[in-house]
Amino acid sequence: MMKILPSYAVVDSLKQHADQASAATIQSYQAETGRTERMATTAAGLTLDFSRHLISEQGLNELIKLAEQAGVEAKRTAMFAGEKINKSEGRAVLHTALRHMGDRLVMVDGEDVMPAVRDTLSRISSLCDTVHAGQWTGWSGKPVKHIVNIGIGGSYLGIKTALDGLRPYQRKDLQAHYVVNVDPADLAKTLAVIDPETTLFIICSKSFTTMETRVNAEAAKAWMLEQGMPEADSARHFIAVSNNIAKATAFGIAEENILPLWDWVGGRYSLWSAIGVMIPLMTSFAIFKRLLIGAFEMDEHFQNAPLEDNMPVIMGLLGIWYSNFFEAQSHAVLSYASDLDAFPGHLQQMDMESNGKRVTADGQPVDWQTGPVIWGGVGTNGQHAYHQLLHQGTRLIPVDIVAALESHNPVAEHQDWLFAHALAQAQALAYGCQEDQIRAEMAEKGASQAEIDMLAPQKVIPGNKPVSLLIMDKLEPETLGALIALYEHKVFVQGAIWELNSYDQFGVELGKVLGDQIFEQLTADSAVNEADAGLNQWLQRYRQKHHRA
Ligand SMILES: O=P(O)(O)OC[C@H]1O[C@](O)(CO)[C@@H](O)[C@@H]1O
Repeated sequence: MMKILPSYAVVDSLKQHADQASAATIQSYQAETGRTERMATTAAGLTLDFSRHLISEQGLNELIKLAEQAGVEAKRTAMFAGEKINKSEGRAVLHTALRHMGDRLVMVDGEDVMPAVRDTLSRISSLCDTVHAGQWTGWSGKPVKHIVNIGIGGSYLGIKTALDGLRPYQRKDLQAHYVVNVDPADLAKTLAVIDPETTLFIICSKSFTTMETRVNAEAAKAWMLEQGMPEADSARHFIAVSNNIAKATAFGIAEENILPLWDWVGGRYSLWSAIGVMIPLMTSFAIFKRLLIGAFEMDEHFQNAPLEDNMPVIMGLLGIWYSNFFEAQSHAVLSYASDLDAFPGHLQQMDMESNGKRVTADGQPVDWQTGPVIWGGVGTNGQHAYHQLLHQGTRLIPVDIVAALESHNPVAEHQDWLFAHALAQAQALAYGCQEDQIRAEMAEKGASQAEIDMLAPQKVIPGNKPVSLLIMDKLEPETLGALIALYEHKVFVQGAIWELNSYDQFGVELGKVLGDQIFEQLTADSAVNEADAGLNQWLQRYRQKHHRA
């Protein structure tokens, strides 16, 4: 049998608290004096209300000890100080430096990285000025109107999340497009709507070796040449963001058109770097700065707030409470803000690529559960789709409900309805509706006893489903930045407690290697005879379809 967690002294006591909680209800914990005030914390424009959780105040105090015993504070200090906590790759983890607004030095290998960060920000700012002034022109002298980001994973998901979240701030004179997948349909849908003479492509790839991005960038360039772009003018239509300047130049990007990032920025944490250049291009540099400021405020909170009020720490601990003590397999993030519809996708990479690990940072197999399945969507849409399972399914799925008090779009009573439903879901999940109440209501409406006996059990909503409410005044650049940074730090806290290296991703490599091999087999000129019969049948079928030998 698996252990619950690494051997921290507090685990036994936590197990006892979990056993008690299993026999209790969230409703019963509401009787604790001062629970609503104690189980809430505010930082960087976000308030976390975690009173609707299946944990007593004492249990929560024990969870805080878990963070202490796991050395979360020392590990946090090491990350912010630029220590090479990504041991397997020998790298520092410093996405926080990208949004650092103070005058602290951030040292990596004896060198302060902040001048390079600021220099890149100022290059981004000038690029935005040029494009926004209509002075960045294509081969025929027309100003840029379409910006196409070619990138995948961390070179897409965070950008899309931020830019959608900033929809009210988006420029009307520019259109954003994304080419992500190697599925030719993805490129085709963009090429169908852009005007080559007014399009700027951003080839966004930290490594500049990612197959999807390389193949799409090559096809986009070939298409531009076909459309009449003179080869000599390609610098007016293609820029790149990469840590691999040599590869980007070899592709044909002019060196002055390559914005850098560094090996201490993980792909899934890179939206704050030049990887996110699409964000200020489609809004303004000032808005991007506000996004960074919000993230910085969350960094400050994470570093300075005591553990018991520390939002990322509390969210991380509560996640561990359900994953490791209650065997919860997944965690849902439900945003009551349509502009956050891309957020779950970004969180999936951020969390699952970071903490979907089976060995510790020292390479020892773990004997406890690590990262859960992360999923989610927007409310109220989800209420008419998957919330049925949240309320009456057999699985325990803790939920975060993200909502804003105010909308950018004051249309009739829409926002009142939206917020009402965010709260209603929190209440329904936590407290449900019990059978005696349902029976009484049915009887009052004149239902027969037979009807009541048949229907009442089906109508029961057991409740006791843990919910965090994460509330902001309004979805603004600062609150959006803080929200994304909050989840980044939550992932850090959980990785620290599970003893993982949250910053490598060796699990994605095998698929890449096999993909290369199978691509060779699918496209080889001469006949292919693969020993694995299961694979061979599909190779032959595909090759026949494409008239290959
Ligand atoms: O920015 P790149 O180097 O193209 O990588 C894209 C994505 O691919 C991954 O390496 C996974 O394959 C992610 O970690 C990364 O965000």
